[in-house]
Amino acid sequence: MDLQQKLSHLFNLNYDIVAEYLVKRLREYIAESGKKGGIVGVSGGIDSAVVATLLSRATHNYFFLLLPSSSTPARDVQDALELTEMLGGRDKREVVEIDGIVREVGSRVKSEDPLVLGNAKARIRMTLLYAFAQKLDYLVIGTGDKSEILLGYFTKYGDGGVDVLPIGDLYKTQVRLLGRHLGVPEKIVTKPSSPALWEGQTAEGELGLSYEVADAILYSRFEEMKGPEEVAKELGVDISLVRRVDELVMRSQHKRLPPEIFRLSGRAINSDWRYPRAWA
Ligand SMILES: Nc1ncnc2c1ncn2[C@@H]1O[C@H](COP(=O)(O)OP(=O)(O)OC[C@H]2O[C@@H]([n+]3cccc(C(=O)O)c3)[C@H](O)[C@@H]2O)[C@@H](O)[C@H]1O
Ligand SMILES: Nc1ncnc2c1ncn2[C@@H]1O[C@H](COP(=O)(O)OP(=O)(O)OP(=O)(O)O)[C@@H](O)[C@H]1O
Ligand SMILES: [Mg+2]
Repeated sequence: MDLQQKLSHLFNLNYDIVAEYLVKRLREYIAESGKKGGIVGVSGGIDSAVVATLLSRATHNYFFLLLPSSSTPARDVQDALELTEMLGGRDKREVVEIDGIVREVGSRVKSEDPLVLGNAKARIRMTLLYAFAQKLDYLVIGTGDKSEILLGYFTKYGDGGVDVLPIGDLYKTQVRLLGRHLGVPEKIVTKPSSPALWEGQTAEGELGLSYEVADAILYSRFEEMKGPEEVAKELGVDISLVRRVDELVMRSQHKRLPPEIFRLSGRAINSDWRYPRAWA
């Protein structure tokens, strides 16, 4: 199977059923949490557009927060405004510009490093989302997809700091197809992914590979469990690319797990221990 065949194999889901299932799970998850609804940060990119659409179908109690900064392209703000208007109207959203808070943090940290300030931006957004969520008695609905989560391409406790990840089992390429299926405007479906944490940043530029290649490699390595040489040969990509993807997955393990507790007794209370339901 070459790259294109692998991708069509990957893409080949029944998106009607996927959409119906995710909407149902989101509705159930919110109900079981005891919270009234859900809030999502809407950036103008595909992941948040898909999650916002699913959320608006799962419950009437949804809220969209637009949190632009100076590095957010004007077109993204416009697309996020249009999308949220289409989904819920102006009374279901708010725009909070974050540059003032970013400047404040930057002046205390005394760093010009775009990564330091960029990750701070993602954590400032998380802080605002949680504050609004608590005010409304809502959950924070996350937008991470399987590609970003596996590659560790998210800010720990920033956009990674959420209550639930409805599209976390869909690769980026699949999220785009689901978006098209859900009626997300085509300009968002085809827009290149970007965290927009600094000017000109693109996901594929920073990662050094396209999401299509990344998804095919991830699928072959971690779902089909094929060896690196076999994957490189099958997809017609350089072995160094496969090894790079492996390295990204390995190095980001800490982002996908709760912080390690150094055990003094039998179990770690944040991972392999649950409050026994029978006692409730
Ligand atoms: N082994 C280990 N065990 C426990 N913790 C460990 C650790 N290694 C690092 N850490 C901690 O993790 C921190 C590094 O992680 P983090 O702060 O996330 O920072 P980092 O992974 O360096 O940067 C985040 C990356 O995600 C990208 N991003 C961010 C936000 C959104 C999106 C998007 O796609 O929209 C993408 C961003 O462009 C950048 O490339 C370290 O400073 C350290 O505190
Ligand atoms: N300007 C913003 N306003 C509101 N939320 C934002 C903003 N920028 C980022 N976020 C939040 O952080 C999440 C992570 O950003 P990310 O760029 O990965 O997602 P996206 O823009 O929805 O899709 P893509 O990955 O294709 O760019 C967003 O989905 C959104 O929830
Ligand atoms: Mg984006």
